[in-house]
Amino acid sequence: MRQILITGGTGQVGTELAAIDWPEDVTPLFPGRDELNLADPASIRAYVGEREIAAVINPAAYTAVDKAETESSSAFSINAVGPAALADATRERGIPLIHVSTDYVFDGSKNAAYEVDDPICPINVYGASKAAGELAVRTGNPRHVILRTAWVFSPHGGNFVKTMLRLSDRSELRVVNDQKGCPTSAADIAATLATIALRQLDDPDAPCGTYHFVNDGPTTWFNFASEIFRQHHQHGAAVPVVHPIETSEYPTPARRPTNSVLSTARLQDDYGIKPRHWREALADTLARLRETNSAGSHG
Ligand SMILES: NC(=O)C1=CN([C@@H]2O[C@H](COP(=O)(O)OP(=O)(O)OC[C@H]3O[C@@H](n4cnc5c(N)ncnc54)[C@H](OP(=O)(O)O)[C@@H]3O)[C@@H](O)[C@H]2O)C=CC1
Ligand SMILES: Cc1cn([C@H]2C[C@H](O)[C@@H](COP(=O)(O)OP(=O)(O)O[C@H]3O[C@@H](C)C(=O)[C@@H](O)[C@H]3O)O2)c(=O)[nH]c1=O
Repeated sequence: MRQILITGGTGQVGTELAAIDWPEDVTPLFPGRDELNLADPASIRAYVGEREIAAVINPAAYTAVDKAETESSSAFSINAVGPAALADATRERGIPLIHVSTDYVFDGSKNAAYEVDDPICPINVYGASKAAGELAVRTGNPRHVILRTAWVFSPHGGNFVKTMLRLSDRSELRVVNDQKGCPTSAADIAATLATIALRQLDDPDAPCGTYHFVNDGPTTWFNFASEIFRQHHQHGAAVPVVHPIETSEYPTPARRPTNSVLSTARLQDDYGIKPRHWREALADTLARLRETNSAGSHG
């Protein structure tokens, strides 16, 4: 029996990792924050030290982008100090650490998709804390995979899709159309993390390093919102009119990159993973949300 420690089991990606059909000889462990707190390195050492663990997947993070601007110490302890302790604990045991990072490590000034080796230069506290986490993992355990992803949506937790649905009773909405990126399904990220983890378990020489995984089809938040409402309307819902605006018209505490489109070429080359289009993944997520709502209304 091989045990995989998975952090953040209550989050968007963690919930989808719990739904994976793991092979019979693999047991995923999902400690809660009370058992393994990323802000408390001693709890990480204790948890890993007391068990036979064959690999670690770390999707847990401080993800409140705007709040991070005023809570940088929490953001850094969860997103950088915790991953550093995980890197030490996994290196000491010679096991792989698969760590999740973000498109917000880039400053957004590139006029093309970001490749994995492009220089990072975060423009907000959350991005800086995730960049520090990447560095800690990269230097702390040579047997690491850092998987950057972006614009995550799922039926669980907080995300842009659920925000748009919550606001769908408005007659009009204004959404920024000058920030480009790649909406990505948490279920597809979880499937990718599972593929990587199982390869790492089976093969000590499996490829390591930094990778990007996002759903296919770069877009803007405005176009993403428009497609969410187009699909929602197809199922009979009334939806708002969405107006494209510029970032300057929607002030937020944290700056966000103008372009954070990620190239997945290296992941396709090394792991043979080819992402599907985000529109298809969105349709699955909206269908799952409808199922949950109708189960709730009949229950
Ligand atoms: N959301 C997004 O749009 C994007 C996310 N990412 C990255 O993907 C990963 C997964 O994101 P997502 O699933 O959306 O995250 P969520 O915000 O949905 O979940 C975060 C998880 O981390 C856990 N957590 C937070 N603080 C601690 C702590 N101190 N100790 C232990 N666990 C903690 C939370 O537990 P609890 O329930 O106790 O709070 C929760 O399970 C993260 O690394 C994030 O940086 C990358 C790009 C985009
Ligand atoms: C609700 C709303 C948001 N917006 C804009 C604000 C912002 O520029 C953009 C997205 O807003 P959100 O706050 O939902 O998303 P944000 O918190 O920026 O999402 C990020 O989360 C972290 C964790 C990541 O790692 C990133 O990849 C990214 O997914 O949409 C509007 O223009 N109109 C609106 O009505």
